Amino acid sequence: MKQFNTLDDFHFEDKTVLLRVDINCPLDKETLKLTDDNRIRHIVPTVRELLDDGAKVVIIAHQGRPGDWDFIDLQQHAECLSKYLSKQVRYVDDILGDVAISEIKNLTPGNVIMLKNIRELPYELEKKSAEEHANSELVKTLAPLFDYYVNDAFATAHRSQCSLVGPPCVLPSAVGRLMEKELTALSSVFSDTNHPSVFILGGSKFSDSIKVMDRALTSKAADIIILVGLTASAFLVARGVDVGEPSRKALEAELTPETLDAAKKLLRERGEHILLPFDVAVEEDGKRKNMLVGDLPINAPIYDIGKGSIEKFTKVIDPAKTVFMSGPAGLIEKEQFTAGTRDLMTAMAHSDAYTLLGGGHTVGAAERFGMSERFSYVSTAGGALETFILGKPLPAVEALRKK
Ligand SMILES: Nc1ncnc2c1ncn2[C@@H]1O[C@H](COP(=O)(O)OP(=O)(O)O)[C@@H](O)[C@H]1O
Ligand SMILES: O=C(OP(=O)(O)O)[C@H](O)COP(=O)(O)O
Repeated sequence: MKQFNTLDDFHFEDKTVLLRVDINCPLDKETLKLTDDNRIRHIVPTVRELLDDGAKVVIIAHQGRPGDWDFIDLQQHAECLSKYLSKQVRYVDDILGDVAISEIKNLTPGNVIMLKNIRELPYELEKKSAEEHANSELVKTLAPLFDYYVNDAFATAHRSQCSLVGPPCVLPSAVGRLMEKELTALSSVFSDTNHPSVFILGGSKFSDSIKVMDRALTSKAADIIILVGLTASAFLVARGVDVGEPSRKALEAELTPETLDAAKKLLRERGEHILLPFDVAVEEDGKRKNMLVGDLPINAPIYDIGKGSIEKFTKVIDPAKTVFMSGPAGLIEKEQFTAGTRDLMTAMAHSDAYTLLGGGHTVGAAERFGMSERFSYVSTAGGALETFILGKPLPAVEALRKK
C-alpha cells in the first residue's frame, strides 16, 4: 500500500472528508427496495473510522445508470448505513446546489451526510481523463469545501468517471479500508493461477465482458470461459442464432454493431475456449420452460440457462483448480430463474478449486442462497475485479497513486 495513502496517513480530526463509495445494490424490480446490502456493510469500517477520528464525512455514491429501472435515489442506502453505524446518515437530495453546500459547511466533527445519486450529474459518466474531470463543475464546486478525498469504491474503480478520478487531482487523497483490503487480497490471487482455470461470465454488462475475454484467454488467466446470462444470449446472436424478439430487445442497449463484431471475432478466433449454453429457460405464461437453442426463436424471453447446460457446465467446473464467476446466469430477481446461478455456484462450492466470486448482483444472489461463505474469496466488485485480475490499470486507483 506504499504506492497509496491510506487512512493511516492523515489526521482527520475536524477535517471535512469527501468519501466516494460504491453502494450500488440489487433492487426488487417491483418495489424498488434494496434486496441486498452487502456493499453497504462493506463500507462501514471506513465510515466508522473516519467518524471516530473526528472527521466531517460527506458520502458520494451512485445507484444504477441514468435511464435504467434501478436508477433511483439514495434515501434507502442512507437509512441502511445509519442502521449499521448506529448513527444517523442524513440524506441530502442535492449535490452542488445551495442545500448541499450549506449542509456540508454546517457539518460538525463525527457526523456524516450522503448526497444525491452522483450519476444525476450529466457529465459524471463521461469517459474523460482525470485532468479533464478535475475541471468539472463538481470538482470546482466541492473541492474548496474539503480537506481530503477518500475513495472506497473498488467496485467502480474500472470507470474513469468524474467523482472517481477528478477530486484526487486537487485534494490530498487516500484509499479507504475496503479498497485497501481488496487491492491487497487480490494482488496475490492471480499472480500464480492454478489450472485448469474457468471463468464464468454472465449478467447484463456483456460489452464489458467482451473486452476482458480475449485478454483472459491470451494471458492464460482463463483456459475456458463459460458464458451465461445476457452475455450468453449476446454470443448466441453473434453465432447467428435468432433468439426471438423479447430477447433481442433485452440485448438492445449493449449489443452495438461494434460489440457484435467483437463477439463474432472472439468466437472465430477463440471459439474452442468459449462455452455457450445449448439449452435455455424461457418464460411462458409466467412459468419456466426449458428449450433447446436449436429450437429458437421463440416469442418469450430467455431468462436463464437450461437444465442440460447446467449439467454440462457443472462437469467443466468440477475438475477446475480456479473458478471465477462474475455476473448471474439468469434473471435472479425471479425465483424460477435462479437455478442456473444457484447450481453453478453450488458446483463451485463443491469443487476443490480456488473460487472467486464478484459483482453486486452475483454476490447478492450468493447471500440470498446462503452460500457466500462457501467461496475462497468474495469481492464487492465485478467488472473492476475482471479488469484488475487481468492486470489492466483501474483508472480510479491510478488517480490515487502517490505522485
Ligand atoms: N437472461 C437474462 N435476462 C435478463 N436479465 C438477466 C439475464 N441474466 C442476467 N440478467 C440480469 O443481469 C443483472 C446483473 O448483471 P450485472 O450487473 O452485470 O451483474 P453483477 O452486478 O453481478 O456484476 C441482474 O439484474 C439479472 O437479472
Ligand atoms: O455494480 C457495479 O459493477 P458490477 O456490475 O461489475 O458489480 C458498479 O457499481 C459499477 O457500475 P457500472 O457498471 O454502472 O459503472
